[in-house]
Amino acid sequence: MSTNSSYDFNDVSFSSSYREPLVSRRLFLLRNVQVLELFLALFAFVAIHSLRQKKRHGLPVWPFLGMLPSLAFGIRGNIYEWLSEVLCLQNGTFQFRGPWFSSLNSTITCDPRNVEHLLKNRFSVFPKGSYFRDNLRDLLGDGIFNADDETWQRQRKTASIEFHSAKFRQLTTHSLYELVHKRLLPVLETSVKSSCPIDLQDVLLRLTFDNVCMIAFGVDPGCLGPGQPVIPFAKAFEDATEAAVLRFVMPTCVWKLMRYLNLGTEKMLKESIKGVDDFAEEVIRTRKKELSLEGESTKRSDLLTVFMGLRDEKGESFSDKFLRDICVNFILAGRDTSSVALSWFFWLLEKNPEVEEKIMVEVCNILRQREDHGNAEKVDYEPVFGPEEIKKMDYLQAALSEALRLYPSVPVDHKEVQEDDVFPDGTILKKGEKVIYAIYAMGRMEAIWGKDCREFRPERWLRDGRFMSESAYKFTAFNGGPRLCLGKDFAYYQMKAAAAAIVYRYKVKVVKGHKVEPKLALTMYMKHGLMVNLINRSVSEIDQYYAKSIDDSNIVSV
Ligand code: HEM
Repeated sequence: MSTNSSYDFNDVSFSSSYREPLVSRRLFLLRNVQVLELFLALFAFVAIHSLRQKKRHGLPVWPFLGMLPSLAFGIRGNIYEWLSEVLCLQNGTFQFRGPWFSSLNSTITCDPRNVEHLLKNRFSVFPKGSYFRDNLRDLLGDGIFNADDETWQRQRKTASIEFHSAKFRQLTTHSLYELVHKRLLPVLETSVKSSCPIDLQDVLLRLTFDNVCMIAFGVDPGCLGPGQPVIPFAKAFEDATEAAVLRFVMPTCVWKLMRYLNLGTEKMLKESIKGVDDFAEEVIRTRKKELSLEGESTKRSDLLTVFMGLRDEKGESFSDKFLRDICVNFILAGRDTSSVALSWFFWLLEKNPEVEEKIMVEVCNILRQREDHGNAEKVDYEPVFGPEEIKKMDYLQAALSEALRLYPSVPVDHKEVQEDDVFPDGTILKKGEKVIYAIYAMGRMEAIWGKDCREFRPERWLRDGRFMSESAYKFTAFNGGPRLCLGKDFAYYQMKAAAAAIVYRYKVKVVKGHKVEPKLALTMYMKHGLMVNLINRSVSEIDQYYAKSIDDSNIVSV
């Protein structure tokens, strides 16, 4: 490269008035070239250094931005698969470093030892925390899902007694019978008759929303019905959750400012919460009136009625606001989880026809055990399964658990570190940090499930033909420890009742070319729904399954 001095001094043909700007222009150009070289060298150094960190930290760590560029890349595709890959390479745990101005630093794990430590052994060190609570307070208030310590414990204890009571079982059995046989099946039959595809995920979401409202409020909003009506309360609830979740991807000061100014998603949140509150208020008012007329003799066993009959530690009844919080939280917890799991189950079933066949044989076998169905001539083509029959469906339960293992309704969950701690794998955790347990990734770890971990194989849940549950720290779809999902048994009952009723009557065929992929949300929805065609099973087909169930039981008894 020529130097500035030789070039300038030899350039004598121009007058001095011309020479000066030219010299300074060239000087400027050359200085720029040097700055550019310097910049490139610096960039190369930073890039090599950042990429080298990948080996140690699992992802490149960029100055200022931390691991954000990799996360942005991961979000473009299937974020859960991307996360599983990173966790697999890092032996189950890695520490995410966010941009310096954000609060994204967190430890992410799918190691069952760490998950057990987090959810059970050191439960009190890992609460939901203030970050989660602040983000969801406007919608969830002090309800069970959003509470820690005393407030959580009190609701948990009462709701747990209620969920295990005979009265509650009666309520759920009755409400499910009404919903499945008087609403779900007629809606599906309309689709069959019109030969029109139907979004099965949407239908199932409506089913579980109505069902959980019956349990929480003792009221049926009527979402599932002909023409898939828009119900203002359901719409307000959906809008409120979507808008509230957006707070998790915004810096806290931004959403707080938006809330103060009543702008954008915060405006929508405020309006939709009002829709939820108006509905809750009306139900609470009506129930109070009803109870004052009926006195103690009410036959109702929904959560609202149960909590209305209780007193707090000062002997006073709960405020309307607290009653509202309790109900809204249960609706949130139980609204979409089962329907989303069922959607993935039906999608997997089509890909695994041998599993579908085994479910049909199991169901026929159970029906044959009815006193009046001892032979194939008395086949019931429109059965209503009783609670005892649903309980006996072990293979179906295994298939649903396998769907939840691969597509958990809550794909990742989160806790806050209350005091410095160390995970069993040696990872150091600092107070205030977030810990994320990657439930989706846990289902895809060879170290946990073996080489066939990505296969849909219900048999892995069976011992001698009976369903055997797994450790909650290996299969974390329902959480574990003191905060194990309260609705787990009910959810299995609900999913089995709906799945058996559908599988027995229809073949579910996903519309050709319909794209199925997870949506980035707190719950693992299918992003584009599940468009399916339903095909009625013929009488002869059902007869064949009955015959097969006789053959199979003969083989077992021999
Ligand atoms: C397939 C269906 C379901 C799955 C996969 C599931 C999963 C979960 C998970 C992962 C949690 C922990 C969430 C957290 O603390 O961040 C949870 C909590 C909870 N679930 Fe479920 N759930 C299901 C169905 C239901 C149903 C139908 C109900 C109620 C009717 C319900 C009621 C609850 C409640 C009340 C909690 C909070 C427990 C606590 O914090 O003590 N769940 N569930």
